[in-house]
Amino acid sequence: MAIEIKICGLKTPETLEAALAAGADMVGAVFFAPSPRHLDLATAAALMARARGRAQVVALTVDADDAALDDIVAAVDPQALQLHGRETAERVAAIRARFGRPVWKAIGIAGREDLARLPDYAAVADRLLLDAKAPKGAALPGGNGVPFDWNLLAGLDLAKPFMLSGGLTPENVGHALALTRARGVDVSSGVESAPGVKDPARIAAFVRAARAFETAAGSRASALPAEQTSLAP
Ligand SMILES: O=C(O)c1ccccc1N[C@@H]1O[C@H](COP(=O)(O)O)[C@@H](O)[C@H]1O
Repeated sequence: MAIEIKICGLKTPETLEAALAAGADMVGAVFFAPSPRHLDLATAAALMARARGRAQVVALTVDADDAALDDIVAAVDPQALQLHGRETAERVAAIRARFGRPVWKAIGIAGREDLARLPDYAAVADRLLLDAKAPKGAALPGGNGVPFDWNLLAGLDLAKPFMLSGGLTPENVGHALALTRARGVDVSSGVESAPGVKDPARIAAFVRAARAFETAAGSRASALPAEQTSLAP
């Protein structure tokens, strides 16, 4: 089972190159002014141009209106839009229709009750990103470096692939993948030395750890009889 790895909140050519050299599948640019990872359009366009053809470019927004999304799409031409605010399922569908490109919806998870919201979003988004709910009083709806109880996802059966985020690190990503069977992982704080400052060594360690899980899961699958080799989701 191939694991998709996204490194989010990249701000400099050096750290972007570190993510690409490590083998990240996706790189994310944050468009949310309160975030220490926020980029202006011109900086994001120049930075993400370096990733074109080497990884998928994902634009992260929070409750952005159509005009803001128009500007981001025109400047950066992202391969996916990651909606990380309080967007309703109807708004997700409208954005998908307007821009004709994949839309990911991040959903904050704190307890079992939050899982009830997933089917409505799975029906309209191209993929779900299951993140920790922001702590009370946090300035950001994501990117807080806190995990949630991954056991909540055991046995989760969604019609869409999901990625996991929230408090992932090089140290815990293998365990998180083993528990949740997520198709991909998204990390920001866990590969930083300070808020908004990415650490190339931690980026490389994160990708290595996720790939090590992938390799181990692949070996376990190939040791099974052919009819048992599907590790779906
Ligand atoms: O990274 C940010 O600054 C950010 C701001 C607003 C919404 C989401 C943000 N990041 C996303 O949050 C999750 C978890 O991040 P972390 O690894 O716990 O720091 C991840 O999907 C980021 O893309």
